[in-house]
Amino acid sequence: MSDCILAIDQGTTSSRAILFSTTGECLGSAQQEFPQHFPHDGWVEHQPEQIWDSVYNTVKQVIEQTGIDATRIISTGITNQRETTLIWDRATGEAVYPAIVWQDRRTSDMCHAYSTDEEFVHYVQQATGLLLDPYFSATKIRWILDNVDGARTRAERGELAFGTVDTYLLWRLTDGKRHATDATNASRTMLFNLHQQCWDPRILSEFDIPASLLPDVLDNAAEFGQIAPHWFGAAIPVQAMAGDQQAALVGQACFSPGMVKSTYGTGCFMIANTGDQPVQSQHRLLTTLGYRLNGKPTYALEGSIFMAGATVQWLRDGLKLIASAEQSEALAKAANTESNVYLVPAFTGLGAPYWDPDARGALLGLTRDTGINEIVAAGLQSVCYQTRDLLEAMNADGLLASCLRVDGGMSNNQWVMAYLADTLGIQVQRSQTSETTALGVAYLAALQAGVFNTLEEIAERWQQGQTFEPRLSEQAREKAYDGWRQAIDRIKVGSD
Ligand SMILES: Nc1ncnc2c1ncn2[C@@H]1O[C@H](COP(=O)(O)OP(=O)(O)O)[C@@H](O)[C@H]1O
Ligand SMILES: O=P(O)(O)OC[C@H](O)CO
Repeated sequence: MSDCILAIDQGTTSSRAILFSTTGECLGSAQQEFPQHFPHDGWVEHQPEQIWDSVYNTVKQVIEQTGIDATRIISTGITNQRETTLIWDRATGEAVYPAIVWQDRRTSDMCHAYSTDEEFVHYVQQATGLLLDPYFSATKIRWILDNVDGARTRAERGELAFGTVDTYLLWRLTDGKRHATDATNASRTMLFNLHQQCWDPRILSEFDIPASLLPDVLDNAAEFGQIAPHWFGAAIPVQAMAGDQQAALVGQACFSPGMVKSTYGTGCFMIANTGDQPVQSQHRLLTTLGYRLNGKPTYALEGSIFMAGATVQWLRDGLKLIASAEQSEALAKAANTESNVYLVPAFTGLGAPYWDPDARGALLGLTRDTGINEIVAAGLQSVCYQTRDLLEAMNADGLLASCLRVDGGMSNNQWVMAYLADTLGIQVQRSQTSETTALGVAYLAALQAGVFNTLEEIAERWQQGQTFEPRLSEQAREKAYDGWRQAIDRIKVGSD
């Protein structure tokens, strides 16, 4: 058996471990869902031990299933749900509070309070590329320090560590030897200065966050440390880390300015490569890092939708209209296409380009003959309309995408992909693998391990799967989208 690379993909609803050959073939994978906790309206938490167990179990499983000895794993890459915030004790490793998930809106009032200082709002946007929103880690860290007994004092004494999920996993895998993150994950905290590529002292001070909490920030391909041998039977180097959406950008080989990908997992995240200069959006998109290699940042514009596959999960687990996510396809196919039902899944507010944390969801346009099929179809359509909202904002910022590369669990739904092409009016290209995120971080680890020397070598390996062409008339497309915009107008609370 030849050498291979381990990718750990710690997502919002499940963790995956995938072993790839050094040329990018999938040799085996294991996946485990873990519980979501919703203690109050707009709150979303994960138990750190459940995240860890799911990662540990899936890595163990993939090694056992494939029969690949851990000594054959030459490198590991970790990719993760971004922004989700953990704080733990440096001595015991114990988290002081559950992980506050990126979708969590509990700091909405805190953000409103900061928003009254226009100069600071402007500074944050210039420095971090982000809008002042509960989505990012900064206000979640502050909330923990302000609300967990003794946390602030312990943080000031240097006893606590903060990390997004990548950092937490690295800490545990290296037995507390490494406290590090990568530049893409750092860029989602709202504490990281994009231009200077370091933690921003002014923002830390405004949020009252001690710098001693923060991890070192490395390139996406770097020496992050070694997995302690007692976990999987060998000391395995960790040589890449990246936020999951940025890993997908690499997995989709979007290496040239103007190339755009959209990943349909729990949420949907559209990212466009903008090259070596940060582009400031005039339409409420985020400026962020695409990747940083050899100290050189490549920037990106991002539109973030909070509810994509999560809407399907709600149809399945909340309303129990479907037994599985896959079943949504058959029901949508059978739906009355003339129905004007709109589901706006603003369960935890609206993300880009509206940024309305207080908006809540709605089901509109019901008639006596609306049935389960129409409601399920409306849920799936909402993901397509929201993607169009993002594409419109990107177009308005001057990024005229002629096609969209897609991946993620929901991209396996043929009906959704066809409706997406209809809604956007451009070609939708599905990559051959839906595991683009894991593949992307495996490629980054392979770069660091010397398997590849350039991004061009990675780009040559990208394989196109099915493509979807728009079929709707311009008039029908615009009519359906107008209905969506009207539905959005009815649920917005904040102004945009
Ligand atoms: N065939 C399908 N149709 C619609 N949604 C799907 C389908 N398959 C998976 N999903 C949705 O995609 C999500 C899982 O995708 P995944 O990329 O694993 O997400 P994550 O990384 O956020 O955990 C789930 O929310 C699920 O509801
Ligand atoms: O878990 P996913 O794949 O929906 O990704 C979550 C994002 O990284 C949140 O910003």
